[in-house]
Amino acid sequence: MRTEQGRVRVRVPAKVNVQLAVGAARPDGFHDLANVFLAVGLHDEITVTPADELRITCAGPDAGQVPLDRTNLAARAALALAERHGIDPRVHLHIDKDIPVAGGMAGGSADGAGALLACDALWSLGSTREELLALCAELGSDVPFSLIGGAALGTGRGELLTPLDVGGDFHWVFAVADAGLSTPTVFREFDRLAAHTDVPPPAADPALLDALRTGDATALAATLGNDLQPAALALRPALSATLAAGTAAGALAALVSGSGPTTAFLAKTADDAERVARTLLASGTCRTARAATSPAAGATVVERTAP
Ligand SMILES: C[C@](O)(CO)[C@H](O)COP(=O)(O)OP(=O)(O)OC[C@H]1O[C@@H](n2ccc(N)nc2=O)[C@H](O)[C@@H]1O
Ligand SMILES: Nc1ncnc2c1ncn2[C@@H]1O[C@H](COP(=O)(O)OP(=O)(O)OP(=O)(O)O)[C@@H](O)[C@H]1O
Repeated sequence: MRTEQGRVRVRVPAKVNVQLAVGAARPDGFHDLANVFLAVGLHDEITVTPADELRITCAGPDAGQVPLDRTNLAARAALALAERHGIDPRVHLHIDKDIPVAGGMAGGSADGAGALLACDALWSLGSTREELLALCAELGSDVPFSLIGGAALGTGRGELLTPLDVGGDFHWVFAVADAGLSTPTVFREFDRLAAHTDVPPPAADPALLDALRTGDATALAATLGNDLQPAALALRPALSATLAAGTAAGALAALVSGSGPTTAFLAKTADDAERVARTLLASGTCRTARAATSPAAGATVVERTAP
């Protein structure tokens, strides 16, 4: 057993899916995707310290919705890494949670990727990026992207990543709903709505990739798309009013973020985003509205105290 002391703190971004093309259900229950991820500047922080046993705590406005047992993705990440290296995972994982819970912004995935990187540093394992990405993929489809951040095309179930160039900053507003939506439930609703139709193989839109590459917000707004949006709206019809309120407030475009229920609004400038956020908040159609810029860096060690 290793006995290093010290503390490691890691910062991990949320994501928005600027394109989420969903194929038919696969035999394993997952769906093939063309998933264009963009990391946004809303972050969770994971701090890991040695402890007598594996322990998880969480702080932040949504902390009450986060499981503090071994189902927490941060705990699952620490356990998976420890098992791989024959280490006793006696650590305290503390999550400072700012990413909405069950909001379609990969909050749990961020904590999984963050815990992996933090434990790897605490235990001085020196895992390669490829080794960490393989473990991330075992933890969940969104977890590898949380590790790398920036922008990437995810294929397969979203775990096979090709990094993408982004030519400038994009300004967003995220409207957070009162209660979360379960990702499997939204995919099931997608299947129900798609029953008896031919679901085409998912493909990334070249015009959207161009808009990212050139940093052109107006062009990106014209190409945003989420195949899960009809399913999220069917499960949560009130989201239509949020989308309409953001569009009326001057957003270039509005869409559901991933599996929802967070809605995302693209604005032309940071000032426009602040204005849209204020109007959305005043509209009474969401619990809170947050402005954030993309792209953001992936999981990053921001503090490491010596053993
Ligand atoms: C909706 C997205 O957030 C878009 O980025 C992701 O596709 C979801 O990724 P995630 O939350 O990491 O999902 P996972 O933990 O891998 O899977 C949870 C459940 O979502 C469904 N799921 C997920 C990913 C995928 N490509 N197809 C699916 O059908 C499956 O029912 C799966 O059991
Ligand atoms: N560290 C964690 N933070 C938040 N939720 C977690 C965590 N670990 C496990 N969970 C569980 O996962 C569920 C989904 O939470 P999460 O915030 O990851 O959803 P999400 O952002 O919609 O995910 P995604 O966008 O990747 O589909 C929660 O309801 C909770 O029960």
